[in-house]
Amino acid sequence: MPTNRTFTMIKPDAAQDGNSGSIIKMIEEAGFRIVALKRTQLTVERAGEFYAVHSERPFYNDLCQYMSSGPIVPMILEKENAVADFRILIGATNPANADEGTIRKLFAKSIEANAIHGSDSDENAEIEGGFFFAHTEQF
Ligand SMILES: Nc1ncnc2c1ncn2[C@@H]1O[C@@H]2COP(=O)(O)O[C@H]2[C@H]1O
Repeated sequence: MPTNRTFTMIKPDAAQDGNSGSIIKMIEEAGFRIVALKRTQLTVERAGEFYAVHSERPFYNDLCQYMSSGPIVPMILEKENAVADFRILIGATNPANADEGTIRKLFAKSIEANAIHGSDSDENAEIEGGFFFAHTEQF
């Protein structure tokens, strides 16, 4: 498997509850190298840009309000088979369906406040990472 990158962000529910450290520890113990990391907060407009692909979905406005309601911790991660392996580590979007031991099973509160995001393709990982970080190809 080639080494590649994925993008993630710890969402406001988990970042506000003091779970960032535990989640980052799980990510590192699963073999991901942290290429870039920061703590920041989105405006509702910036959240709308990030989730533009969902703009026609009924949950879009609530999602943008929620994602701008508190701090987030975006990260770029590197590992063999990063996108697919990371989605296994975080578990299903709806924590009710997430496997035992996954980040969402442990920390998510609901399908909206689901603790963490993980890119769904190499292409989106590149786009989403670029939304928060510049010049990471140097890292
Ligand atoms: N049916 C839904 N109701 C509310 N939020 C949703 C629903 N489906 C997806 N989402 C949210 O939309 C987000 C899109 O990015 P994520 O996959 O990180 O996490 C998803 C959920 O937080």
